[in-house]
Amino acid sequence: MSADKKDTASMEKLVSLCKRRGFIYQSSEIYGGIGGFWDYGPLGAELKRNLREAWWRTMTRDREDVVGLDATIIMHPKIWEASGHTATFADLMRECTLTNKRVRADHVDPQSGTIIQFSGAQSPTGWKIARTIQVLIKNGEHIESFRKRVRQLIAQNAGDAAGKPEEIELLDETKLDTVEISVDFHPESGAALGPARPFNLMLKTYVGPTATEADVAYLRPETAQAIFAQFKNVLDSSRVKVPFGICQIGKAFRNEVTPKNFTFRSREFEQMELEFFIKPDEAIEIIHGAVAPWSESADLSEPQPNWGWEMWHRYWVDQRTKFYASIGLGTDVLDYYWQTNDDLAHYARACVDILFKFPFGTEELEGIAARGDFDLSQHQKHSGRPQEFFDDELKAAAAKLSDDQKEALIQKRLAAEASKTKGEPLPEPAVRAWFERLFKGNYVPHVIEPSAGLDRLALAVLSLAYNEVEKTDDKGKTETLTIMRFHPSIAPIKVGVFPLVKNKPEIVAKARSVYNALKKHLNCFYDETASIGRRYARQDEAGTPFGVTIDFDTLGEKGPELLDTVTVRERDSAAQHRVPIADLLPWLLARI
Ligand SMILES: Nc1ncnc2c1ncn2[C@@H]1O[C@H](COP(=O)(O)OP(=O)(O)OP(=O)(O)O)[C@@H](O)[C@H]1O
Repeated sequence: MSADKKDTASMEKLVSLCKRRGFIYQSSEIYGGIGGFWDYGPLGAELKRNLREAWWRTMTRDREDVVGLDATIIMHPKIWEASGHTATFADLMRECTLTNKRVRADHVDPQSGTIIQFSGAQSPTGWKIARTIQVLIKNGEHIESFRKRVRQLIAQNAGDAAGKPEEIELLDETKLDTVEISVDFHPESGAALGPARPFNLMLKTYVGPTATEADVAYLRPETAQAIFAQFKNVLDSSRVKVPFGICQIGKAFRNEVTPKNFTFRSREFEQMELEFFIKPDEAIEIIHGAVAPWSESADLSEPQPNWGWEMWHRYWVDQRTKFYASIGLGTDVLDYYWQTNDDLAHYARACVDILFKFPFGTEELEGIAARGDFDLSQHQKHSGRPQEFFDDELKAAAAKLSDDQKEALIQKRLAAEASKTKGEPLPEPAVRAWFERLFKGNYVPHVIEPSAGLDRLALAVLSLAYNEVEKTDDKGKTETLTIMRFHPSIAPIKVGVFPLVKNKPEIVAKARSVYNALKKHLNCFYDETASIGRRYARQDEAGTPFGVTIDFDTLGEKGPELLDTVTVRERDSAAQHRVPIADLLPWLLARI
C-alpha cells in the first residue's frame, strides 16, 4: 500500500471514529450536510473546551502582560475596509463552465497542470471525460463537437456510472493512463475551467431593516481586527503598558472555495489570536541605547526591556512551541515554515507558520507574524481616532538626546526607507513628523501576532492520538482496538469509574460514591455494563487516560490491607496500581 493510500485510509478511519464516538459530526447531516461546517459531539465539545482553556490559561492567567477580549462577530463594515479585507481578502479561483463549481487556482500545480487539492466528489466519469478530451487534444482531433456532446450527456445526468457516454467506451484505456489530468477540466464534471478570478472569502449579511447594499455587514473572517478596534478602550480601561497583549478566542467565517480535509479547512471555525503590542525599535534605541541583537543562542526564557521586534517574534515562536509540547505535540510532529520576502505582506517583517504533520500532509496550524504598526495605523487613518500609546519612559529618555543624536536616528530611518524592497518608502516629511511624535513619547505600537486555529488544533490532537493495537484473547481471536492517546490534560474524559460487577450492591454503592466524589473535580464517566475488558476498551477509544475499578478487594474481602483501595489502570501502558480511595484524587490530579 502506498504511503498516500495508507494516509487516506487513516484519515478515513479517524473521520469514522469521530462520528462513531461523538467527537465530530457533519453539520445538518439529516439534510445531507452543508459543505465546510462541522459540529462537535459530546466528546469533541469537551476536547475543544480543554484546548481552548489550555490556550486561554497560558495566555492570560499564567502571565501578567496579556488581557482578554470577547468581541462581536459582526462589526462595523469600515473595520474591514481599514484592514484591507474588503478589497483584498480573496482567493483566485477558476469556475467550471458547466456547473459553476469552483476550484482554487493555487490548488493547481502550474508545472504538471494537475489539480493537487480537491475535496469534491471526484467522479470517475468526470475524470474519464477530462482524460478523454486530453487524448483527443493530443491526437490533434477537433474536440468541440465531442465536448458539446459530453456536456449534453452530463446535463441530462447520463454521464454517471449508470450511463457512460459511448465516446468514452470507444477510447483505448491504456492510452488514457498515459495522459496527465489537466487543470483545464473540473474533476467532477470534466468540463472546461474558466480563467482565474478573485473571489472574496467574507460572508455577507444584512444588518438593519432595508436589507439593501446600504445594510451590508460581514461575519468576521478573523478575530484579530476586533482586538485592534478595541485597542484604545483596553488601554484606557485596564492598567496595561506597552509591551502587553490582548487575546481573544472566537468564531471566524470564510467562504472557502474548497473546504477540505475534514475540519482542516472549514467555512466556520474558531481562532485563538493574540496581538502583542511592543515599542518600535527606535523607542528601544532611545531608552536603552541599542536593541538586543537576535542570535541562535539568544536567551528567550524571560522577556527583556531592550528587546526589539525580532526578539519578541522569536520569543513568541518559542512560547507557542512550548504550549504545543505541553499538550503533547512535540517538535517531532511540528515543522516551521519561515516565509520568504516574496511571501510576506508589504508591512510584515517576518512570519513563521507552525505546521503539523497531518495524515494528509504537513500543513499550517498557526501563523506568527511581526506586522509592524500596520493594523493600528490603518484604523487610526480610517477612523480618525488616535491609536497611540504615550510612553513616559520614552519621553524622559528622548529629552536627554542632543539634536545630533536625534538627527542620526532620523537619518538611519530614512536610509532604511530608501532601501525598502517592498511597499512605498515613507516620504521624508512623514518620517520627520513620526519622530517628532516619538521624541514626545507617542507612538502607535508595533505588533507580534500568534494566530492559531482551534479546530485545526483539535484535528491535530485527534490525528496524533489515534492508535490501533491488535489484541488476541484467550481463545486466540485477534481484534483491532483503537486507543486515543490524548495527553491527559486535554482528554475529554479523565477517569472512567467501573464497579467490577453490577450485581453486588456494596460494590456498586462504593463505585457510585467514588464517582460522585471524583466528578466534582474531574470529568468522569461511570460505566457498569459489559465485561470490564469491554469497558476499558470503550474508554480507550474515548481517550480516557485512567480507569478506576472497584472490586471485591475494595470491600476488604481478601483481607483488611486492601479495604477501601481501588485498581487504577493507565490507558497507555495498561499498568495497574492499587490506590487507597482516600489518596485517589491527589494521585489522579498529579498525573493530569
Ligand atoms: N478555513 C479554515 N478552517 C479552519 N481553520 C482555519 C481556516 N482558516 C484559517 N484557519 C486557522 O486560523 C489560523 C490563522 O489564520 P490565517 O488567516 O493566518 O490562516 P491562513 O494563512 O489564511 O491559512 P491557510 O493558508 O491554511 O488558508 C490558521 O493558522 C488556521 O489555524
